[in-house]
Amino acid sequence: MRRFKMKLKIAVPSKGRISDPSISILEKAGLGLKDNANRKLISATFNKDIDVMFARASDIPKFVEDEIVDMGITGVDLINESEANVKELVDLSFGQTKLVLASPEDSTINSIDDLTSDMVVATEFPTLTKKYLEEHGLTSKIITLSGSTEIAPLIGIADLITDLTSTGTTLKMNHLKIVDVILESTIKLITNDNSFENKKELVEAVSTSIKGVIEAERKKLVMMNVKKENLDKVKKVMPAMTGPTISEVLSKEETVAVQAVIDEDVVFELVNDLRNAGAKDILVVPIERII
Ligand SMILES: Nc1ncnc2c1ncn2[C@@H]1O[C@H](COP(=O)(O)OP(=O)(O)OP(=O)(O)O)[C@@H](O)[C@H]1O
Ligand SMILES: O=P(O)(O)OC[C@H]1O[C@H](OP(=O)(O)OP(=O)(O)O)[C@H](O)[C@@H]1O
Ligand SMILES: [Mg+2]
Repeated sequence: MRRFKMKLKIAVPSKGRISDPSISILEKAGLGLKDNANRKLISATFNKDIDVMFARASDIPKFVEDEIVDMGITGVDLINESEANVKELVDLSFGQTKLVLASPEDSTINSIDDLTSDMVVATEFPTLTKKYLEEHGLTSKIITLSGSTEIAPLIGIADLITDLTSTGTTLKMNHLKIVDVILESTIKLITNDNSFENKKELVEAVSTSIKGVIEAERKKLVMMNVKKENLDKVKKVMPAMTGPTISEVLSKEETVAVQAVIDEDVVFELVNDLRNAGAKDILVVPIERII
């Protein structure tokens, strides 16, 4: 029997808002695409054992569950809507959004208790919406749309909607108010039980690298020169992850080079404190991965 070499396939959204950030995370994780340019459906990556398959974000949960691919990147909303049995490995910390129930601003529907089963709800998420309504004892009619759901009450085809919201702009523009939050969603790296068990090494290598990218996105490398007489003062203001690392500057005996990994949200204040403590030539550098 012919034996195939073990390969790992990752499904990535082919279009829409989560496509580019997903590809960018893979690139930073060392899995840059070799032939993305000509819209191929499958692309090799810089790791010869790992390929990427492009698919609609909504199809990815099923593709992962059915083992068509080993891993995938998609939203919690789509995973739950598809009811696919998948394993969530890493929260990719983008695509934060909420699935909400919303009603017209001027309607008297302000909470789930105001809903009745003769009301019509329009949505792109019929499964999650049906489940949510049933949990509240409602059998309201559901109209499934494939986009621009917010228009439904305005044109009179539904009393309410369920849809995603993040900034709230689309709801506001369409004179809708939030009645309830059904689900909070972010983008996840997922796998199936079989790939997790039988391709453990590759699956873990991918998730470790991607975790490293997410971790690094919240950090910066801060480097500076410090006169030895100021070193204690500088060390005091440095909240380093490990370290800081201090090394001699060969050309200037009285100066040392100091570097440390710092949380992004303290960098602004820290740079000022470092300057006041006597640090010079301060560099703040992005980090690609922390493993
Ligand atoms: N407004 C939003 N803010 C943040 N994340 C969102 C928002 N809308 C959608 N998402 C997330 O991105 C995923 C994909 O949505 P997106 O609308 O980009 O893709 P799509 O619906 O496949 O494309 P399109 O809307 O162009 O048909 C959603 O399932 C959700 O997880
Ligand atoms: O709260 P906001 O920041 O305004 O974002 C919410 C909008 O974003 C998504 O729409 P998308 O742009 O994907 O269009 P679609 O409805 O055609 O899918 C979602 O379906 C909302 O309509
Ligand atoms: Mg959309």
